Amino acid sequence: MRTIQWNAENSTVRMIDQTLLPVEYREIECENLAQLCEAIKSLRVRGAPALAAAGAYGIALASKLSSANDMESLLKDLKNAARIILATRPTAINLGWGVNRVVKAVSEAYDTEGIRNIALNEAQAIADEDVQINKTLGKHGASLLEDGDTVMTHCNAGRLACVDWGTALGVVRSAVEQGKDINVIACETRPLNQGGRLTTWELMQDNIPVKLISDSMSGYVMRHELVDKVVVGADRITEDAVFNKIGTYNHAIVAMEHEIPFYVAAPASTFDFKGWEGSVKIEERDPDELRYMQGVQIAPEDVPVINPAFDSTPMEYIEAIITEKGIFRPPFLIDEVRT
Ligand SMILES: CSC[C@@H](O)[C@@H](O)C(=O)COP(=O)(O)O
Repeated sequence: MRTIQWNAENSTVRMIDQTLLPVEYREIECENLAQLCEAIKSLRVRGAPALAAAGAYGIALASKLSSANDMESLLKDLKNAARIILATRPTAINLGWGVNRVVKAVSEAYDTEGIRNIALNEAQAIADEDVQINKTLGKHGASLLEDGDTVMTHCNAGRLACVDWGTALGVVRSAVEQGKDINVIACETRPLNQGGRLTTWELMQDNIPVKLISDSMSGYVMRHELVDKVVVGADRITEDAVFNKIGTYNHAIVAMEHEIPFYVAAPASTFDFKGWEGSVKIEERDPDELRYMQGVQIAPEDVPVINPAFDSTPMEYIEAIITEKGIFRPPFLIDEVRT
């Protein structure tokens, strides 16, 4: 099962509900845009490349559900759907990339049927390409891993964060596929524990050795030489910084202190060719994510909270960025990735 896919039988978007893992594996179906947006906001589907597919399928879904029977009204409905989807999560650029690619593709259509067909075909292409891109990226990245390496990672940049295979964990999977013996240390990734819940689960499914640590232990494991390389994913890459799950920056600083290479693995669709560190909106999430854990209160009910979903790591901390187009080492010009 892909993380997210189109169900042609009933024209719905089918996905693995990642909020339930690892306790329960359940696939859910989004029948309309409101359900899809709720799934994105509540992280039933999450991870930058998976969000590109979610956004793209969202436009396809909106085109199927729209009752418009002239091109102008249908395109207006799709633009409206795009606006609603884009408002769900502001930081991962891939969401907008997926939405905009479908909106742009449908402008080539000659009639309403053409719009609906193109929307779905383009969304399917985005999903299919994601798998191939991650495999190519994975092969490039695997050349940086040596037999016997222990790789530390943060959040979940695995197949659950993509349509399949993964970016950071795709690099690990490709290295394992080449016969290398790779161990993974997964940082739990508070507050929503994507590392503890998802990275561990998917690596254990594949029999790739993984050990879980809390985020506050990353200094310990690096100082005690238990980590050879750090590989993380990204939600947005500007010329000067990499945006990824909150806590990534801390790991990058410690890695540099201990001369441990810090790699970022991300498809070209994660690059923000116009933005700079200061221009990116960081998603601020519900304070209750810190006050409660699985419904259990773990802090005073009304304590004020700071809860950014992402942080930015300046380029000087990054040894290399692994993409499907090859490996880029800072200082690099972001335009090199575009071409
Ligand atoms: C290949 S996924 C890369 C990033 O999207 C991932 O590391 C991350 O930060 C995901 O955050 P999330 O809030 O779970 O969507």
